[in-house]
Amino acid sequence: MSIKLICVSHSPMMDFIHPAPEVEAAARGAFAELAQEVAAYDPELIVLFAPDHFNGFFYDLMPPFCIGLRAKCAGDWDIGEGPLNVPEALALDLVKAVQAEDVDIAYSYRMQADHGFTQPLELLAGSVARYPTIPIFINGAAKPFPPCRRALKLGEAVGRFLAGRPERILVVGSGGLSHDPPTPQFGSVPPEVEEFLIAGRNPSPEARRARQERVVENGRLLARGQGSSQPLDPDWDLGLINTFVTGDLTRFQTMTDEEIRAQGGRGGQEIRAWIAAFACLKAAGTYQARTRYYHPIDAWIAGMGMVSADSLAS
Ligand SMILES: O=C(O)CCc1cccc(O)c1O
Ligand SMILES: [Fe+2]
Repeated sequence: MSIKLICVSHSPMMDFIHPAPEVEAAARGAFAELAQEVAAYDPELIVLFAPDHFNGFFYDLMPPFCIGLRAKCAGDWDIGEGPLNVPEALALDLVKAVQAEDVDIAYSYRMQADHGFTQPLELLAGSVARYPTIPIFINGAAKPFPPCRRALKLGEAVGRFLAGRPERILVVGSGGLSHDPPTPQFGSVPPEVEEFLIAGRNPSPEARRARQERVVENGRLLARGQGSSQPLDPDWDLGLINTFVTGDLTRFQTMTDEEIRAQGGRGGQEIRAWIAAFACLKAAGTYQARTRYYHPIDAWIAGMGMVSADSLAS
């Protein structure tokens, strides 16, 4: 058994709008270096904690967490196609193990994984189905959110399950450093947008294009210091990265949504994915982590950060 971890920001805008060439090259280079390490490690299992952005999960039935027993790409932003490679029996064992640890978990035989899942798989693993992958959704977009301390609990329960497994395992956390994309918020939008937030699965190509164009336009504006997105916050991001690298996760027992929103923006709530991923790794023993990359990239509406870690447990 061995466990490694990679946590990365995502931005599905990477193929749609471009920051300065040297900035883009450095970010893509950092992803490529991590991808080389993944290929060398050749994981037998990826456990991927990620949020959704009203592509696969909606207010008609919004779970705090959900394990995909079968999953396919949601198709947003043209990232990935077809099914993920989910080891169904093992994923079901994980559901049972997490429940046995008193964490109530939703599960799905038809999960739609959006760019929160598909982008790190493409960038780190080469494709969405390259390695057996158990996708674990954590709600970070639809208020009210599960408390950060529950993301710790979820991660710990998953980590205790993984600690007993024989596979070479890669734990991945996706998203979550500061960013404030224009995702509509229930309660402050007209009825037709509420309807989308409740039941907007499988949108028409036109609706999808319009939505994505709005996000790209937001990136264009942010890069010019305009628009409605809250600025990226490197201090918040580097503080979080430092917390994860030092390995003392107690800060997340009490971290509030308001605190995250104030500095990390609306997208900052996705940090739950990193919290669960690191708690998962830590449940398997002490770990050594290092910062691989950080740069706030306005055009991509992303405090873009990457951290890797190795478990020191034998
Ligand atoms: O598709 C959307 O509505 C939001 C896309 C999006 C943009 C920038 C950073 C993100 O993390 C992100 O998810
Ligand atoms: Fe996101």
